[in-house]
Amino acid sequence: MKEVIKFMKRFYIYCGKVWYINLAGMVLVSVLEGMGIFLLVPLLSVSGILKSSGSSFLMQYLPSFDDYSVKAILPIVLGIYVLVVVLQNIIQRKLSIFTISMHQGFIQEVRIKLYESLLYSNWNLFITKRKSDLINLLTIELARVNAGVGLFMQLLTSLIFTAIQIGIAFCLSPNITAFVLLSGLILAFFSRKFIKRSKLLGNKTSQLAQHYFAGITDQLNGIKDIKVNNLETSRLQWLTRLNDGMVQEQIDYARLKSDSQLFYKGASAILIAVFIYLSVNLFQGQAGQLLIILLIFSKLWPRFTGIQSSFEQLASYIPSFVNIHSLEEETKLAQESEAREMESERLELVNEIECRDVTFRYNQKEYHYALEDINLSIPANRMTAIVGKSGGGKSTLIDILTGLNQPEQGDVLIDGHRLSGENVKALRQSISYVPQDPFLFNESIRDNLLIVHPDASEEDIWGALEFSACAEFVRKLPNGLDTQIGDRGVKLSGGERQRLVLARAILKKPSILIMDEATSSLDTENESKIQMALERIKGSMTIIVIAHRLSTIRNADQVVVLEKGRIVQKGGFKQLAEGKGMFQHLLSKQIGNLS
Ligand SMILES: Nc1ncnc2c1ncn2[C@@H]1O[C@H](COP(=O)(O)OP(=O)(O)OP(=O)(O)O)[C@@H](O)[C@H]1O
Repeated sequence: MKEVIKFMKRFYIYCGKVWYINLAGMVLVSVLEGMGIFLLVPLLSVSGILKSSGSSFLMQYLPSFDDYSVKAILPIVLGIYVLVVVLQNIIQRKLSIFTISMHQGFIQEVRIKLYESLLYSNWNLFITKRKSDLINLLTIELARVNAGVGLFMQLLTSLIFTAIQIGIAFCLSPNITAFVLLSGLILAFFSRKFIKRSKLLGNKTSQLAQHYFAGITDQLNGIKDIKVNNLETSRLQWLTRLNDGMVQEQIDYARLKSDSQLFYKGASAILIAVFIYLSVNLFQGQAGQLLIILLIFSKLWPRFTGIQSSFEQLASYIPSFVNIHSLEEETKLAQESEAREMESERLELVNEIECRDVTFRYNQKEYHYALEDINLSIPANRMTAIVGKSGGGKSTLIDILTGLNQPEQGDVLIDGHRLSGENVKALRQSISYVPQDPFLFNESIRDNLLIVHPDASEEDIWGALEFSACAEFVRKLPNGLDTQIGDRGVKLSGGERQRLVLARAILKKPSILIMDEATSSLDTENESKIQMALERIKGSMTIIVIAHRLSTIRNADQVVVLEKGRIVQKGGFKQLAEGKGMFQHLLSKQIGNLS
């Protein structure tokens, strides 16, 4: 419950004074609802039932309705009753809209802050957490927290209503109310086990949702593999197994709910029977007194059971509160830069990017280093190629150069200044990165391009498309730049996607262009077009290229060969190609494969 209380404190801070207005409204509605009971008393009195009992504490303070004609009083009392009920419902309506807007405003704030915090978290958080878990947290778990906050508000209202109704019931009959109250407390004590069970089930719900989300996300991402490799049956079996768990969980929930209802309803019947028996046989109770017993029971007992079942449901949401809170804490600790709100200037590279004794490993508990003793200078406005066998550390080196990952030892220096949280944003303003797996949004080509440069002119856009050998195919599309390209650009070929992402990178007019296997899906014709384009821009920006296909980097000013996280060779393309070593070995293998 600690986490729920923490959230409600934040809700209270978010609402400010409005919280008290809401509370006052709730009290008013409760009083008006309670007046319904009050009005029943004169009604009963008019009908002559209550007077005969003479047991009510309240009756001492009520005028004697015997003095009035029943016919004259009844319409007045009924009129007041209707008025009170209508007024109560009008206020209730306003209050619920008001509460919902406060509640939703708060949840929006939680959602936006959490997502913002996530977006500004460091890269390490994303490589250590499953994306599907993050999506699950931001959707399903947050929705459960949303429901939990709403439930807490309802619970609070219910508690206020109940407290006021207890007060009113006390006026009607202190003894009976005390008895009902005591019974309620005793039952609440014994029904703690339902709350515990509910929390355990809530944990199970969160876990099942996490597994379901992770599995479905993975499978839909890999649907092509599944279909081509005939894996449908095994995937369906996976879902059937998980589904069995989900069905069982729902049955367990239903069982828990009906157990607790049985407990409360059974207890209520026993209590009423015992009380009426005692009242009739021992205290010679009258009809009026019996009616009050039933009235108080019928008003208070459903409140108690309602509160109990709200507590149970709230307990099932606790794991979601805990999960959201821990993600908030994790992202808080993983913030990349403290100065994230500040719009930073572009950092133009003048001389060089330097790696000084850089060492890095993904897991501090393991001995395996992804990069070791990297000493490297990447001169500004030159083209540097990074090559090597798979797993050599090329992409890791790029992540270090862009500040996504921080060296465990050593430094990255940008024109002599250490790369840190303070200047990383400025550096990235001037970087365009084209990854191995190009990412495009499910929007139009134009929208995908403008995302990096919203004010780009038509001329700029077509210039970038020409550069990346895209202009021709875009012109041929029926809607040209406004063609929708589908999920992750599925309506385009792999090569078209790569070229489009390259166009986007160029549109940003970067000072540093990083291409990580960015031309691997291109045919020789398009590849040579891009090579020629790169040749034209050489000298105006710093280009860093990772390439397996060594023909791509023929024009590089510097080639760096990485193996098992270490630089094993460094020099000009020609120099390395003619010498003996890893590069020559890789080159000869590729030429061998071609011939
Ligand atoms: N997120 C990660 N968590 C743990 N280890 C990782 C992670 N990413 C990469 N590695 C490890 O770091 C080493 C270097 O990987 P990296 O991706 O940098 O190689 P690469 O040269 O880019 O390979 P490729 O050419 O296949 O893309 C590898 O041993 C790899 O297993």
